[in-house]
Amino acid sequence: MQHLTRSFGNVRAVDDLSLTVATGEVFGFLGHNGAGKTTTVRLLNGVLESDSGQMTVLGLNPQTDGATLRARTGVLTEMPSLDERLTGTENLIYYADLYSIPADRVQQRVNDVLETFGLSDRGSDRVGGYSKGMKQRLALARAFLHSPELIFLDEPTSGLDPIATQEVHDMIRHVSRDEGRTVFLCTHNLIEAQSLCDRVAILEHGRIKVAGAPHELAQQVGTRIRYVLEIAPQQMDAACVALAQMTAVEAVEASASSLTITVTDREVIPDALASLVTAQIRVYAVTQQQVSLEDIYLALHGRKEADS
Ligand SMILES: Nc1ncnc2c1ncn2[C@@H]1O[C@H](COP(=O)(O)OP(=O)(O)OP(=O)(O)O)[C@@H](O)[C@H]1O
Repeated sequence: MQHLTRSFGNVRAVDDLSLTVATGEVFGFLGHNGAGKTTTVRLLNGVLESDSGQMTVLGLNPQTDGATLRARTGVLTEMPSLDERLTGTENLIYYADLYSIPADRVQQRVNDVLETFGLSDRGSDRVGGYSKGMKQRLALARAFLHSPELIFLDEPTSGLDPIATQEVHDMIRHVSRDEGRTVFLCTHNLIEAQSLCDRVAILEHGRIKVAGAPHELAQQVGTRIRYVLEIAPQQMDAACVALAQMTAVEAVEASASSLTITVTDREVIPDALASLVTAQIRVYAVTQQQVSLEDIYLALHGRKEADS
């Protein structure tokens, strides 16, 4: 995507979006309700026209090659409409026809996706009797039916219990790592994004605020970073005093055998260690605590409030 823009009336749903997603990666597209995620997915599948900007998806222009492109992409929408009066198998056969899967291959393909998504023994039951998790798995099976190279998943685990969620996560890892498919994952679930995504972009009012690997984003956002220092218990008080004198150290928390310090710049750490050594305090280990995507998301939000 290059400078992609799309408005609805006065609302700029997608605002000058530039982004590249690599083949085979799981890319997380994060953002608040109304941030522009669904609009982007619709643009990328050629079901909505952009106002300006360019996009290339699987080497095709979605605006002119939409039908060809959609035969190679799969989409799980937030509210997948399944026909509840039909069985799981019948729902899939119907879509196999829409996807123009050759008639002699339909049954095999339907059986394959039913098995992949753990529905083989329920394929002949009516969808109306499925649990929410089973419906979601059937919707996923449908999105994968025509073996798409690129799959868009909008909140794939919303409303699922922890076990069904885990199964969907395993499936996303499997199609990406083992089958080399590209996954474009729209989610509000930051823990999900952190565990699944190679890279993420955080969208706010149609604009990308930050993009990168989850572990790289902390640096970009200026999130506070915590380090745990292992120190001899009898020297804990002296260590606190030495660190409290450093203005670059924002907070110091002591426990029985470790100190946690909060900084915004990792360059503070060598100075902090130097002042501990000067105070003759013995440091046995320094470990950086992992910054979660949630920390980053909240830091972005905080920064926005501070800016306004
Ligand atoms: N067809 C439409 N007509 C008018 N406004 C629209 C239309 N589609 C989207 N919008 C507006 O564009 C903005 C972005 O909506 P979009 O659905 O892309 O957000 P989203 O990030 O997918 O939200 P959610 O997480 O709630 O699904 C919103 O302000 C929405 O009201």
